[in-house]
Amino acid sequence: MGKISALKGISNTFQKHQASYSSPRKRPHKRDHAWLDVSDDDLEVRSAKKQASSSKGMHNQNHAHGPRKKPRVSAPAHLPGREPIQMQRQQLPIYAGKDAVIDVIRQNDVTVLIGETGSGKTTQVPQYLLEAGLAGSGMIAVTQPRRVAATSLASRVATEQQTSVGSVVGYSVRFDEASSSDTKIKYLTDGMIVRELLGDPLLSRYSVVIVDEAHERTLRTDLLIANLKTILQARNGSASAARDPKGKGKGKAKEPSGKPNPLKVVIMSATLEAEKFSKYFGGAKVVYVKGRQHPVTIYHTATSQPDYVDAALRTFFQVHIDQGPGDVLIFLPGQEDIESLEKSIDLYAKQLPKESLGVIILPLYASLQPAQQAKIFASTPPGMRKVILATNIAETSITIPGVKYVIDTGKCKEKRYVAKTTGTGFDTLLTRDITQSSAVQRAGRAGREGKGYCFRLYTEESFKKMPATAEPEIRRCTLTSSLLQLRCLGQNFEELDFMDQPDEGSVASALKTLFLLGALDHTKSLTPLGRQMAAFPLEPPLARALVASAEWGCTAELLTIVSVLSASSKLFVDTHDAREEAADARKKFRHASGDHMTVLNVVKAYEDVSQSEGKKARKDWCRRMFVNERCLAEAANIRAQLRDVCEKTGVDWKASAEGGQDAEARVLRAMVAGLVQNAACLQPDGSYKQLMGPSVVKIHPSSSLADKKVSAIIYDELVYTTQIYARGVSAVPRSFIAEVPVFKRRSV
Ligand SMILES: Nc1ncnc2c1ncn2[C@@H]1O[C@H](COP(=O)(O)OP(=O)(O)OP(=O)(O)O)[C@@H](O)[C@H]1O
Repeated sequence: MGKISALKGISNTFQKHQASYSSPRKRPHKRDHAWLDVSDDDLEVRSAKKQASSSKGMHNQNHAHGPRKKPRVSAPAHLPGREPIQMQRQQLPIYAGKDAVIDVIRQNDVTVLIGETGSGKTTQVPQYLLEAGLAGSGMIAVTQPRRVAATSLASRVATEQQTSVGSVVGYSVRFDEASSSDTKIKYLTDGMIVRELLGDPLLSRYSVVIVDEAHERTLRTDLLIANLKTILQARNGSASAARDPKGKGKGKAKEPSGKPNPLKVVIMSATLEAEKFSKYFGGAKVVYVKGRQHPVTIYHTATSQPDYVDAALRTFFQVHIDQGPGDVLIFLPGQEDIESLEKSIDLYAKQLPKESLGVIILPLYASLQPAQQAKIFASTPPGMRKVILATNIAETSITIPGVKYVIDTGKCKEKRYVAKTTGTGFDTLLTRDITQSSAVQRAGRAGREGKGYCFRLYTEESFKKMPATAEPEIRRCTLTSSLLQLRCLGQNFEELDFMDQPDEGSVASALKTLFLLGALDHTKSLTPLGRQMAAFPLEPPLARALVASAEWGCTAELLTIVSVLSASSKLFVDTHDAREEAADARKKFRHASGDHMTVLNVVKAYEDVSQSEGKKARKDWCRRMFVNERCLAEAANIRAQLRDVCEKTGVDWKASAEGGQDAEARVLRAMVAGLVQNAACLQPDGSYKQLMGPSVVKIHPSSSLADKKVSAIIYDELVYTTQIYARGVSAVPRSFIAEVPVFKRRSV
């Protein structure tokens, strides 16, 4: 790569869209006005049928802006985002349709609400419903596919309500919650509300459930939607909005007066197949909120860009050098690309002339610690430009203050079940092209506080060829955890009325896993063990290992191990630059039995340093040892939450094997109970053959057992590169495997 000047010389060529990206309804383009107002006719309520024909335009971005109308609230256009917050609320497109939105929701059990990105759906609709009294004595739930959206939205809406997070406005995400008895609006991940179903199958605490970003069709959103249909029947007895073919949903929720407490459901998105959702709910009302607050101009590259990281680098500097102030958000598929681009931007930014704006680079991906993620929301100091390098976790719902430019590589990582190729049944992340819906959502992250620009690193032709929406997760991911939750609710995949039914093979594989773990019996019924496992917010194998630890008196150790394994980042820092030093440092913690006991050694050493030294020394220690402090901090948080579950379910979390002669054996026996499907035995050629699958695997080079040959192993996961590697490996005596009930009748 050349210097900046060379970089500029070979810059990308972009082609501008014929018109700015704007509202779904075609109207003559008159102006780019910062304060687009809409009148009540900008909100339309239509039947699903009528809507189908006009919704076609949703993916066509060559629309013009709405005609200029007198602003409802005057505001200085040169100071976008600086007005008092209540004034900002009144300038959102949805404000003009506030009364109509409330009326439609009041009159219908189920409403499908479509409005452009940034029109104010997610932040305003819950507040409108609260102000209109639709929450009654219950709460309004707003679900989000991602935790960063749930927490940041709660913070924004709390500010708008002039309260702090956790009072009237709260949130609930896995391993973190801020709510109280005062909470009336709760932003929560779809996973958390599905978990709440376990204790409250009719969601009786909620008067309104708003399913936001429903177009993403995550597995948990689909599970929620299927349950909402049943709950509507039970709570409202509503025929139009809920059919209940299997006669489920017994026991109606009651208000204190004894009357059933009816439920309102709102399905929201900017890019939704409205007709499909409406039909699913027996002809639900579809509401369109017209207009967007600020225009976003979209550019496509003239030619395709095979090296999207390099193209993103060039585009960033083109923007940085040629364009005025405003922060930049770059969408990349994953952490590796983010780290690589971070380095390149940093390198070139240092060579910029002194008078240029300084560059603050902020990565954003799911496994980054929440405190690190939150940095993206801080305002940019004068003389600086913030560039956020994000995966698709920044794609929907969030507003990042200051972002004016979006650079979209057109790539994402998608979870996919790989049983068909390997027979082992694991989800793996594959890089692929995004959908039109994602492209629209990504562009929508610009233009939230003023005019925005989106640079797509793909041609307009490629955009047109993209699928409109993604395949629902229920059709492409492992179903084990969801099946366990469903069984706790007395439900089955086959019986529930899903929008899209799951693949039979995936259901069979989930049933097999739960049977092997002892969560289901041979009649597919939930066992007491399965119910105990479901109490822990963990993947079923780890939940099984934790439950088994009670039997072996090593819950303290297992809590530590499963917390580290559940953290979103890895325990050891992987670095290309200092591979040998990193390997040497790791050796200090190495336990002869492998990686699970090694985890305990690292945590213990970290705790010793934490107790005896200050914060800085602890950080230095982590750096020298190539230990990821983020992972340890997150694991400590997870451990505290799991300890609470242990307390509630009567598991003695203090029980420890430490100091006993057989400590290692006890810990490994508990791990084997959970990782029973991930067991493999040594073959004469030095590879390992799965006991429960057809694959032959090798031990991953990062494992402490990489250069050893042992009779049998268990492992956390498989990694697919040129070969299949087992990662997170422990050596176990074959007799431990043979002890697991499912193996008792087989010779190992
Ligand atoms: N944290 C924030 N800081 C500044 N402005 C914000 C913030 N959150 C929201 N806003 C303002 O409120 C507008 C509406 O946001 P909201 O999330 O309600 O829109 P939306 O219609 O749900 O969009 P999307 O479909 O993209 O989620 C934003 O465009 C922005 O102007």
